[in-house]
Amino acid sequence: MAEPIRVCITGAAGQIGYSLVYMVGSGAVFGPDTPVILHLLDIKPMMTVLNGVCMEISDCALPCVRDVIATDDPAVAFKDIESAFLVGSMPRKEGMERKDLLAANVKIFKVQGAALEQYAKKSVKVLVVGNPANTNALICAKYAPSIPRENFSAMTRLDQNRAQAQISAKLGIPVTDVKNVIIWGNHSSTQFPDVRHASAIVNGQTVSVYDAIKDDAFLKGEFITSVQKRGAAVIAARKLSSAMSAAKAACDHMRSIWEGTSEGHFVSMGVFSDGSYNLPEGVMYSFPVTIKDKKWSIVQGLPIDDFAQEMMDKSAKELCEERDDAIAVCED
Ligand SMILES: NC(=O)C1=CN([C@@H]2O[C@H](COP(=O)(O)OP(=O)(O)OC[C@H]3O[C@@H](n4cnc5c(N)ncnc54)[C@H](O)[C@@H]3O)[C@@H](O)[C@H]2O)C=CC1
Ligand SMILES: O=C([O-])CC(=O)C(=O)O
Repeated sequence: MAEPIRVCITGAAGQIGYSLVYMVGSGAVFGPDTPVILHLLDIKPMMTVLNGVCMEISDCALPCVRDVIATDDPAVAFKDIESAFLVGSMPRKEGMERKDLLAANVKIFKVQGAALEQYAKKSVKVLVVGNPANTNALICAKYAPSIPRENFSAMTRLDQNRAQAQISAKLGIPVTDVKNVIIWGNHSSTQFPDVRHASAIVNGQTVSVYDAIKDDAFLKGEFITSVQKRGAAVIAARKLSSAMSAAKAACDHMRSIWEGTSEGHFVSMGVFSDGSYNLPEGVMYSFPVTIKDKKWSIVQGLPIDDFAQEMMDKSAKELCEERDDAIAVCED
């Protein structure tokens, strides 16, 4: 067996944490032959609950789990970690937008950025799940200046998975036969789920999703809005926000970083915008990326029509506003 990896999960006593600790412990992210030392962080009032989670991890008898450290101290939680899932923060309730959480959540990511700076390995890969995820990731990176900013990313993989699942259902094909669906922009209702560059295997042939579906009105209308509003639909049904699917997406995201993307495939994640596709720099924008040796590169040169550029710009505008609000909150 390989050397153990120290992996931190924040908000480990919460809903997403409950699914995520099991998935990471079962080898779904770093592989079945890589042992993990789980660093579980939550706040002091949740330590009894977290203790219960630890009992259950033990009772799962997971071969990959070498040790579990449960704590309310970021100095302990982030010590020498190589991978961080930053989940711990407040979820939204029915009727809220994710950016309504900014005032409550962004300071958590300021404090945790500073703690990562002090205690984590400089090579740590940080995935921000807590909402508003893109802007929280931006702030986290800002307060961890000695960790390369490319090591921070925000989760839009759940949106990608949702879009992929919708296309597979529409075409009546397995979800694994749909590839390269893109999520552009913010993990919010302004995101742009884009299938212009996606392909699918239909009757044994690889075809463009657009040509296979042949329904411009659906792809520019109902498809986009249903992905944009899927989180709210889950909240309306469950009275709680997505948890199992969010944990699965977080695992997919971190596994893509660890394993890289395969030839001809790309995935979407919120990363530092370098101005590609005429979008503003200095925000965490979800782009299609390929990954090699744990480093992502934005897929370049995709043809973008006027409809797409308008959608992409709208989400960029929202991200710039969120960034300015977040900086103001943090400097308060
Ligand atoms: N990016 C995405 O696709 C998704 C993001 N989310 C977001 O993930 C976050 C967590 O959601 P749930 O697990 O459902 O919430 P939850 O309320 O069930 O659990 C959150 C946990 O975080 C803990 N926590 C709060 N402040 C903390 C801090 N400073 N340090 C460590 N732990 C802290 C809480 O005590 C709680 O145990 C929310 O912000 C939610 O909106 C949820 C689904 C998808
Ligand atoms: O919608 C929410 O608040 C939780 C979330 O981010 C999602 O399910 O995509």
